[in-house]
Amino acid sequence: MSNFIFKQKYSACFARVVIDEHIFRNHEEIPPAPVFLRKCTKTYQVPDTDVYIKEGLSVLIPCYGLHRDPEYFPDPETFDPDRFHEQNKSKMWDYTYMPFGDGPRNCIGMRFAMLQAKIALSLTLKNFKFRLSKRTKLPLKMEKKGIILAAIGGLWIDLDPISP
Ligand code: HEM
Repeated sequence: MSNFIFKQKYSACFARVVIDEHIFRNHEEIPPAPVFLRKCTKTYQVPDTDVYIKEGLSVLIPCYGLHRDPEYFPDPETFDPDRFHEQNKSKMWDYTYMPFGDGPRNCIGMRFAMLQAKIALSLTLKNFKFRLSKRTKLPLKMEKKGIILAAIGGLWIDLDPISP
């Protein structure tokens, strides 16, 4: 076994170990999301198991899987922005929501990306009405081969200009 993909059972607490302890270092060559990677620098025993992660092994942190785990996010396929309301955010388990990774080597462009997305969204929402295009196939199915998360066939939105 050249790579170790940790099962969701260990999920959040194991993700903390992999991300924040110095046993695992960043995998430089792999691009981000929907998974990110660490490389084991020292053989590590997963607590209370007979599972060892040997030095040199890659560990894949399946953040997409964690984000869709009903144990952490009830009814995970439902679009519910209130999950991120200030009152609810504090109830979220650590290391379960990691769109930009976590720990000392998380995404360096996170603030820039969030700012850019908010500006783009506010300008388009101000000027256009959004409609889901018939070209979008529902329920969405995700590409399995790509490294970047993307819907098969694309996610098409029709925009109607709002007259001033
Ligand atoms: C929505 C947009 C973005 C998402 C979802 C995203 C996500 C991620 C994720 C998951 C990682 C891996 C973090 C980890 O291993 O803990 C990462 C790393 C990184 N991202 Fe982003 N990213 C985004 C935009 C950007 C932008 C705009 C930049 C640069 C301007 C950027 C630069 C980087 C760099 C340099 C790293 C490697 C950091 C390191 O290894 O220390 N990202 N990103």
